[in-house]
Amino acid sequence: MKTIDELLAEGVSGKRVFVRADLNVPLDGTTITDDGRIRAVVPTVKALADAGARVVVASHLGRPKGAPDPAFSLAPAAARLGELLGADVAFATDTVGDSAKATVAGLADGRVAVIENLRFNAGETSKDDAERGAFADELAALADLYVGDGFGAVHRKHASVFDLPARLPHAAGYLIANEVGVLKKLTSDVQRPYVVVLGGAKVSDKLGVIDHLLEKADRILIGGGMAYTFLKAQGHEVGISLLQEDQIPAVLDYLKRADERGVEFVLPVDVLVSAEFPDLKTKAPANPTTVAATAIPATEEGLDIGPETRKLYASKLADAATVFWNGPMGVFEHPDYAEGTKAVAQALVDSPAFTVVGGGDSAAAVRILGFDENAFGHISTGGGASLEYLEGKTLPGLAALED
Ligand SMILES: Nc1ncnc2c1ncn2[C@@H]1O[C@H](COP(=O)(O)OP(=O)(O)O)[C@@H](O)[C@H]1O
Ligand SMILES: O=C(OP(=O)(O)O)[C@H](O)COP(=O)(O)O
Repeated sequence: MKTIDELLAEGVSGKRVFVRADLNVPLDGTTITDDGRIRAVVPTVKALADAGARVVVASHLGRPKGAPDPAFSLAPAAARLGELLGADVAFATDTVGDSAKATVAGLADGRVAVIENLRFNAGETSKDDAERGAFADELAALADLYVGDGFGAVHRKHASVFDLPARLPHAAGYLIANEVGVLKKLTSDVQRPYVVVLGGAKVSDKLGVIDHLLEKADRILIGGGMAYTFLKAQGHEVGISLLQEDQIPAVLDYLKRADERGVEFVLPVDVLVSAEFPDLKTKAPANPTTVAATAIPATEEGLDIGPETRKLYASKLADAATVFWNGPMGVFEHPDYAEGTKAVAQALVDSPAFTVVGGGDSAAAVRILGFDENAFGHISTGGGASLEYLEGKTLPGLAALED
């Protein structure tokens, strides 16, 4: 994989360099609640700009449906990037249209622009190679060189991640090099006990990784929205909690294999439930009730692990030598559902283990909840990406940078 330093040594002055970043930051309206992913790409953008490149930064944000949607605009992220760089950052109000073309054409050497959300275009995420390729052609027209630095999205076979680097001379940015360097340590001589904590909301995306973790981990703790498919598979009522019904046979197989292989599988024993999802804007009191995980009322949903589970999970993390954690334990964005995530973060801070926290929201959670980033071994900008990397899968966004 060519490094950005090699690219810089070849000379980038006056060249248009497309930087595929992951600026998929949590937003409250247009306010960025955690800018970790923007800070993470600054070294790459700054190095290119300082070397006289005309830097075109691109990213997705959220999951818009292939058409412009103001709720998912990258404008706040572009403004924040400008603040972090201490320089004006131009913003194109479309991705490959007139605004993008004019903005890039107007860039002086050493200046930076951000183009609008890549996922406002159906071609970005299309499963059809030709449709993705056509969009990649339009993106390629905006640049002379490509730098991949959106680690959080390298597991996506998307136009800007996979197809575009095939069309331009390319290199890996500093963030990708750093992430891969650290995660590599967890694929070879991992210190045991190796405990993996999984939670969050992208349940269908991430359940499959357990298949692989059963071969690697000594103990797996399940929380967040991930827990309810397991509880349902065990025959319990989960009310209106997040549920991946079609995965129940797979989940039963995981539980059986964990038993056979001596992998300890730990599920919540109690949860906080409510009939309503909390208001994350007003943060009005949610007044949840605590129930046994086996006794969730039919009209309520589980939104955090309960106090007994917090203690249980802390004890299951206390003797770990290595911990990988992806996915908040509850809807931590609301204070009434943040205690589970706080308890797991605190257990990692208290542990002498090598601890890795991965995922846009997980990383944001530890910072928003007031933990010191330096108290963790590594905070990865990618959740799904790091899980798939640990699985040993070929990641489209890394493979595309290799040849
Ligand atoms: N029980 C739950 N029900 C619904 N959403 C949940 C639950 N627990 C956690 N979440 C949500 O999961 C989201 C993060 O999930 P995910 O994107 O998978 O994590 P990451 O970005 O760290 O990889 C958070 O916004 C949080 O509110
Ligand atoms: O937030 C992300 O992934 P993560 O939640 O697994 O960390 C990445 O920006 C990828 O986003 P996607 O899961 O919508 O493709």
